[in-house]
Amino acid sequence: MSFVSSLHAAWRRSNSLLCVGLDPDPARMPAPLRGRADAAFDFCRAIVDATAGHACAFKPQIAYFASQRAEDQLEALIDHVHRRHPGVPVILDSKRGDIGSTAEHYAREAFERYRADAVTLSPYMGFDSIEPYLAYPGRGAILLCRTSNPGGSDLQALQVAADPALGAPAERLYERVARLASGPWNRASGELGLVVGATFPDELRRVRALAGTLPLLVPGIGAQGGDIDAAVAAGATPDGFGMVVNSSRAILYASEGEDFAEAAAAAALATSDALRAARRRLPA
Ligand SMILES: O=C(O)c1cc(=O)[nH]c(=O)n1[C@@H]1O[C@H](COP(=O)(O)O)[C@@H](O)[C@H]1O
Repeated sequence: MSFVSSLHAAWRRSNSLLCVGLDPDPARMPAPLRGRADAAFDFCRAIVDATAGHACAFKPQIAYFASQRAEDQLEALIDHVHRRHPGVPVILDSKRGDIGSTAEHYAREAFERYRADAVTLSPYMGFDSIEPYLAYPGRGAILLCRTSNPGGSDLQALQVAADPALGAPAERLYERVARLASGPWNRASGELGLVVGATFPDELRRVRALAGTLPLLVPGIGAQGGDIDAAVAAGATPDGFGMVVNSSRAILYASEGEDFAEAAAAAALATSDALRAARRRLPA
């Protein structure tokens, strides 16, 4: 099954667009876990088990584990998701990007070591830096397109020249990324997606117009303040899916006390409810 087909199955099964981001920050660990050697794993496992019923995907961010020398805990966490919550895709957020020979090792890291279903990548080294990931059938590569941070405009909004061979007009760099990902780069059809921040609904609408039904990973709601209604109106596909809308801190740190998992479940339910309500408001 292609990565996009597994996402479709997850959207339908969960009836949710919510992706729970797993960013375990030692400085924000709930009191009962603080200082424990396996805190990152124990914390994320509790969050995963509490929120899986409200989520279409999980997105662990590799830096939070690597900076704590907790890569083994990330491996164990992804294994836990696969065993206890089969069918919920895991998107490894590592934003890699390198020449092909090195990218082969990053792809092995993501798909063989961590057994992620998809990985986030920076597209700015071009197609040969993406290609090694496409050698893994059924696994996805999600390319940074229009990121949620204010500085994303520094490069992604730059005007690039027309490309007659591609049939592309002069356009913004993020538009070119969307055009390439939905066209010539999507060789193993059904394996590419794009990252577009909820903080930029106008650009999200533009990417959706360019990228057809390509899945969009949409961070920026919750702690970054993106508007759920505006994001869903701009980014959903006609079937009301098409988006994996990530929230990390607003769910993970809903409470720093003993009740952290229950509080995360409540925050995940409220967010997935808000996303469903936004889908109901889409024009028929
Ligand atoms: O690729 C990402 O996931 C990503 C892209 C982007 O444009 N903006 C963005 O915030 N992210 C990630 O999404 C998560 C957002 O976290 P919260 O702001 O706490 O919901 C973090 O793990 C970021 O690294």
